[in-house]
Amino acid sequence: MKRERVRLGVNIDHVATVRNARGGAHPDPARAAEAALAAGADGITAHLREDRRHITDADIDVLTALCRRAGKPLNFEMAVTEEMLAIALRHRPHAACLVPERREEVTTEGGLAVAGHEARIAPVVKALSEAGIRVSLFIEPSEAQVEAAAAVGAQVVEFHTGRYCHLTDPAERAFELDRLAAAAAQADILGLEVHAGHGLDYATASVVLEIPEIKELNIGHFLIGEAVFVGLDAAIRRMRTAMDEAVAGANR
Ligand SMILES: CC(=O)[C@@H](O)[C@H](O)COP(=O)(O)O
Ligand SMILES: NCC(=O)COP(=O)(O)O
Repeated sequence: MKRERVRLGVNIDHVATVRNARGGAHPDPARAAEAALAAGADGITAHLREDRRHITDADIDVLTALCRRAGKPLNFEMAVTEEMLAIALRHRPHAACLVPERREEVTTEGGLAVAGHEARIAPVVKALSEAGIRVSLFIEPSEAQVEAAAAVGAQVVEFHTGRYCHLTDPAERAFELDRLAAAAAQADILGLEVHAGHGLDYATASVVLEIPEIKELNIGHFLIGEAVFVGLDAAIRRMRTAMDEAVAGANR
């Protein structure tokens, strides 16, 4: 079956990381979101961490309005807490992606443990879904997590690709890619839309797109870093081209 164009969500968290290093207003994540959409991003992803280390509540206010005006989806990444649920229900973004959080971590180190925590996660999924918000769960590519994601009523799973991206040993990489492919196939059978993200760059995004079930990639840190050298517009356009070429290659 011919594969469709895969959507690119651009995560602008780390524009806020740089801004917050000096406590001022520059660089502005909203300006980055506008530039990302102008460069061809299909949507914007932003993670409002409980500790507000990068994106702030005010950023979410602005990004919600900006995406609504542009007619583009905002993917709101949030921890499974009462506070974040209330914020999501107030803003009603296109999608909410439930992610794990640990105060002491440098970045999101793994996927959300859904299996074994269904009773805590299912009501949050239900509340978001009833508000018309598409719910995604950021999980490890494991059979148990995919099964649990379907059981709690999520519409989407986003597989954490950080492990794949950091591995250097070819055999370990191949093993992890197989794990991603198997989990994607299982999710698709269970009726879950499949997304992937974390740590992706031009090369790893291209390889991950060998997995035919993937409909969307969410990419931030690499693109913001690359923007230092080539500009955000060029980095996003190059990623778009890399993704389109990977899909075209799979269609040949
Ligand atoms: C959940 C996730 O992967 C993203 O939100 C992204 O990596 C940026 O946020 P952190 O680096 O703060 O996890
Ligand atoms: N959910 C993953 C994401 O939004 C982007 O992760 P990264 O590219 O910043 O590592």
